[in-house]
Amino acid sequence: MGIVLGPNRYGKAETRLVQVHRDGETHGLVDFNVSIALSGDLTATHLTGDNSGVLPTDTMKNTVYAFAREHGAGEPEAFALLLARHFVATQPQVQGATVSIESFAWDRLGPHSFRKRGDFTRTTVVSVSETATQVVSGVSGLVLLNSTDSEFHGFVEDGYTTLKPATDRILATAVDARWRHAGDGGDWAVSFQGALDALLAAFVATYSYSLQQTLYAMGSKLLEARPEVAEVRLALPNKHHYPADLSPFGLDNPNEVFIAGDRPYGLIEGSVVRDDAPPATAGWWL
Ligand SMILES: O=c1[nH]c(=O)c2[nH]c(=O)[nH]c2[nH]1
Repeated sequence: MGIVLGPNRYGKAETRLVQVHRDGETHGLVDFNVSIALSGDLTATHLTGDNSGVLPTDTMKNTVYAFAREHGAGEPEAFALLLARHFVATQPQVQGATVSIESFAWDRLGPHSFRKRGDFTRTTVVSVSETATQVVSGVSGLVLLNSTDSEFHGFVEDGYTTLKPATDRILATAVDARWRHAGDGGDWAVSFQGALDALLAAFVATYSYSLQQTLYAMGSKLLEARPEVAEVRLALPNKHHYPADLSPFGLDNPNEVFIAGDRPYGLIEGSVVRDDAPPATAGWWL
C-alpha cells in the first residue's frame, strides 16, 4: 500500500483591503476581506520541498493591493474575477483559482464620514441602593470611519519610534461609550437618541490631530447636547489603516489603498465631566 498526496490548494486568506475612492470632496469606501486559494501541479513542494512552482502567498496579498490601485476595487464579483483570472493566466502550474470576498457595507454620515452597517448595542447599568440611584446609558460596537480630516504628528520620538508623521490618514474606531445621568427621570428614548446623535456629529465634524482629541470632542458634544448627563466615559480603539506600499510595483498610492490592521490597536480611553457634576453613587465603567 502506498501513500500519495491527495487534493490540495494554498493561498492567502483574509487580506484586508480598504480603498478610498476620492471623488473630490466626497469619498467612496470599499472594504473587502479577500481570500485566495490556488490549485494545480503542487506535488513537488509537498513531496520534496521544491518551490519552483510556488507563487508565494505573500505575492497574492501584494497583488490584491496592487490591483486595487491599478484597476480599482468596486463590485466584489468583478474584483474576484480579475484576481482569479490573473493567477490562472500568468502561472503555468496553476490550474484553478478560487477567490472569496467578504464585502463590508458602510453607510454615509458625511462627505468622508462613514458608519459600518450593522447594529451597535445600546447598554444600560442601573445601580440602586437605599440612599441613591444611578443610571448609566451607553453604546458599544458603533464602528465609525473618517477617510480624511485626520492627522497625527508632533509626537514624542525615542530610539524605538518608527511611526511616520501622518498629515492625512484614515481615522476609524469602534465606539464604546457610557454616560452617567445626573438624575433618574426623563424620556430615556429621547435622551439616548440625542446622546448618540451628539457622538456621531462630533466624530464627523472634528478635524482630528489625535484620537484623544476626537474623544474629548465627542464627550463634550454629548454633555453640551444633553443637560441631564453628568459624565461621559469613552474607550476608542484606534482601528489602524496602513497605506499599502505599492512602490515595488511601480505604483503610487495617493492615500487610496489601505491595509486594514487587526491587532495590535491603540486604545484611547478617557472621561469628560461637568465640573459641577454630582459624584457617582456606584462604581461604573473603566
Ligand atoms: O490618534 C492617535 N493617538 C495616539 O496616541 C497614537 N499613537 C499612535 O501610534 N498612533 C496614534 N494615533
